[in-house]
Amino acid sequence: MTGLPHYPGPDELAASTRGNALVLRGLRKTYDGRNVVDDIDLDVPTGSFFGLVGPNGAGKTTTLSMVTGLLRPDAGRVLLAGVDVWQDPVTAKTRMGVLPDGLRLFERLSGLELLSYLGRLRGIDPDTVRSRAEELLKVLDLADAGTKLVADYSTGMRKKITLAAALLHSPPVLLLDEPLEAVDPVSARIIRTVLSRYTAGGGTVIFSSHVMALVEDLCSHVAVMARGRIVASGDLATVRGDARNLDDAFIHLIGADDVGKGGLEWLGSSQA
Ligand SMILES: Nc1ncnc2c1ncn2[C@@H]1O[C@H](COP(=O)(O)OP(=O)(O)OP(=O)(O)O)[C@@H](O)[C@H]1O
Repeated sequence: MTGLPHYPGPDELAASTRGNALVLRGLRKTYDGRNVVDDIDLDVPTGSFFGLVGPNGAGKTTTLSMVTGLLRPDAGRVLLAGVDVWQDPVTAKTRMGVLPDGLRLFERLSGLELLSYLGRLRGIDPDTVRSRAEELLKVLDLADAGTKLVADYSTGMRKKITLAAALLHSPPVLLLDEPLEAVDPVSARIIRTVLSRYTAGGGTVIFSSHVMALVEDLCSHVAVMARGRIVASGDLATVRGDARNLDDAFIHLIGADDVGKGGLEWLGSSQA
């Protein structure tokens, strides 16, 4: 055991992509001499609803950014639907739909114009783009807002139009950074229903979240990330183990059982 990361050969990599929508090997990002993503390995089974969970600063967004081709890794491989994201980024991007952290949209377009534009950029013929866009707007309860400028959309509407853009080209893998954060319960229900339909149809959803109850409710598989490392991963029951729920398992896995205990003895006492 050398402590060095394991870099697989081509045969080993080809074998591990079978049955997996996403394979990470030795993935690393270093900032200021610190590995914020620390040589991680991860397998995401095809057709799974996969939750990536971890405390603030664990490295989830950095990992997803390297997976989606937005941030160049310092080491390691990313294979998405069998394609190396950093060796063949153009093909890889045809196979993924992305809802990134910090939504940057074309604000002066309406929802329908935005989808039409993105559909054309993806090379989909105009009639197909139009019919898919209208159907997505309807299912996501945005039909009435289709002609409204994106600049005037609420947070929930922005998430939904970005999800529509991610689904437009019918990719096999969806990568979503905090898709339900700051979204009202009605929009959240719609997004969840659409994502469940997508996985039921064979698609793979990979999403990051802090909300354990949501992950427990939606996901078939989960990976727990802490301090740049994957500390547990697998199907939900395996990661939960003997804990009462995923929340308890998570707190234990990240070593935070005693956080918030101790001190503050003065709080609530009647003495000044
Ligand atoms: N461009 C950057 N330069 C320096 N440090 C960075 C940069 N981007 C991220 N980091 C650091 O990398 C670590 C991981 O950040 P990241 O945003 O990936 O975590 P996260 O798990 O997504 O957190 P959160 O749940 O709060 O969104 C943090 O300590 C963060 O401060």
